[in-house]
Amino acid sequence: MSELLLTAAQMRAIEQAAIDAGEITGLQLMERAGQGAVAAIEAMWPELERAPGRAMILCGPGNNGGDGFVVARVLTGKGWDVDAFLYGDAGKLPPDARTNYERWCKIGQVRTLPTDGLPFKDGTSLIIDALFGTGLTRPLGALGKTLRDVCDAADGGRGLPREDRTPFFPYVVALDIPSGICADSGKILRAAGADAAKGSRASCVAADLVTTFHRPKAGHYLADGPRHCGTLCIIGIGLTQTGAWRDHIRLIDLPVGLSKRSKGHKYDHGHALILTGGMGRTGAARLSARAALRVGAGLVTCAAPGSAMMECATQLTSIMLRRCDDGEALAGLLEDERINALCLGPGMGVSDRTSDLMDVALASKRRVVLDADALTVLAGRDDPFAGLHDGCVLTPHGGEFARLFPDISDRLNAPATKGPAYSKVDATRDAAARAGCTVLFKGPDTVIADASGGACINTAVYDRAVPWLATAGSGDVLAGIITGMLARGSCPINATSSAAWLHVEAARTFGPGLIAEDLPETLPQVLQALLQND
Ligand SMILES: NC(=O)C1=CN([C@@H]2O[C@H](COP(=O)(O)OP(=O)(O)OC[C@H]3O[C@@H](n4cnc5c(N)ncnc54)[C@H](O)[C@@H]3O)[C@@H](O)[C@H]2O)[C@@H](O)CC1
Ligand SMILES: Nc1ncnc2c1ncn2[C@@H]1O[C@H](COP(=O)(O)OP(=O)(O)O)[C@@H](O)[C@H]1O
Ligand SMILES: [K+]
Repeated sequence: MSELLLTAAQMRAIEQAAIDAGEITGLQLMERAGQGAVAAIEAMWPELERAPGRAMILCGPGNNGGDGFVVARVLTGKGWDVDAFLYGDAGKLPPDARTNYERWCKIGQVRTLPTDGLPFKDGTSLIIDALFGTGLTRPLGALGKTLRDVCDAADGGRGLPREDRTPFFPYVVALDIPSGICADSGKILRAAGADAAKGSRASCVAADLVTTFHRPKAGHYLADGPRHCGTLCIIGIGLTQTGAWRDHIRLIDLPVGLSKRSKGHKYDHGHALILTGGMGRTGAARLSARAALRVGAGLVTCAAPGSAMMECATQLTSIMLRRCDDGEALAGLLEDERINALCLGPGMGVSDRTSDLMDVALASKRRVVLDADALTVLAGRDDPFAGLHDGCVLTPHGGEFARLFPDISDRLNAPATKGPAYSKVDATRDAAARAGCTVLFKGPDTVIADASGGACINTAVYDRAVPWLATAGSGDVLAGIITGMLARGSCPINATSSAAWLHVEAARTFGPGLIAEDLPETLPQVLQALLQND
């Protein structure tokens, strides 16, 4: 199950299709966007509804600015004092924005937005950022000082975390997306050569609330997007279509393929084989194995070299153990055709043994998760992707991704100077196409893509933020959950996206203080909650 995320181009196409079909006009869409934004503001801060104050509305040269003029009119109707500013030339506003500009001009003044700072009036309790939305194509360098004032006003220039602010400082509400953030990539657009660290607060708006329209955009969940959005609120504006693009991006909001067949034998739920490293290095693989078993693989076996057999034997109970020194031994184990999913990498070491085992695992055409050291071994090969097939899953973090796909990583990490910018979704799709298999690119914005172009984001931001998941061994658990899901019969993209969701959900359920061992032990609680809601 999942929610669709849109790119700017997809949103424009949906809007245009609805207008062309005569279902709605652009003006109606804009009116609903502005009205919806005000309703969201009142729902978020009821004190503003009870005691209207002074609002600054910063309108830009496109339809985002048009939304801003609707908000100006609606707030005035509710008793607010509104100071409206326009960045750009009123004569060049697109038609619907122009209409709303003219409607506003019958009510109040419009001043040119200064670029050297905001002229605050006492008692301003709300700033509306309607400068740029999905149409942002260039950096906002020219607005630098004014943008900095918006950010500073929001927290009194003290850089306070949002929750520590006093009510004295105005709330900042961005319409659609904070201006300066690319709606497709979530990256802040910056002029070439701009200092990223120094420039960040002057290159885009940081908002307390973002009201986006129809569907969230990918940029609300990727890169710099989430930490500039505060709370994200999605407003229906009467569009019903979602489009039929093959390149849709999904936001994972529930796992699939979790119910067990009631009459099934344990072998009907798959047999996962987890390769371990040598003595003193088996903990990572044992974490993976425990996670594979907890997520419902019927059987899980650890395959360890002779040196590590005793260590594993003293630690494993429900997980079986086999000796596996080299590729030949693995080939022997794989004569058991019931073994249907393998995991290589966690704690294995960057070694010839890992390389041999990987060759045998890939040649078996079983479903294979390659994580950690296996990815490093792969990256060291002349042709890293030669033996991969569509049953494989690669699970790199940023460093591993850069070693495996250096050119793609460079492109992703290059400063974003124009929009739409190359995104983590683009990068993961390109990596999956090159590798010919499923790729999970880790982070708070984990992106999963397969070779056919399907892509989804597993988010760990907003109300799913789990910074405590960045703990040693948590990636090993994720590899194990994926392997368990593959053993149970899920296809690679479903296994990987469901596993990523369960991984974050287990971390949310456990809470701060989590260590990697807690993740598999929390999975039953997560699974039970899912079954109850079924
Ligand atoms: N697509 C839809 O269905 C709807 C869109 N609406 C609003 O319309 C917005 C999109 O409108 P637009 O496509 O007009 O785009 P924007 O309002 O984001 O602005 C784009 C305009 O600014 C220019 N521009 C881009 N970057 C610039 C920069 N750095 N400096 C100066 N000018 C720059 C562009 O050339 C273009 O003229 C959405 O974000 C949303 O707020 C809403 O009215 C509701 C419906
Ligand atoms: N800030 C964060 N919020 C949520 N999840 C995170 C964050 N940082 C990392 N993660 C997740 O934690 C896991 C870490 O995996 P990895 O980097 O392989 O670590 P390890 O090798 O220690 O297991 C990944 O699933 C990643 O997506
Ligand atoms: K905006």
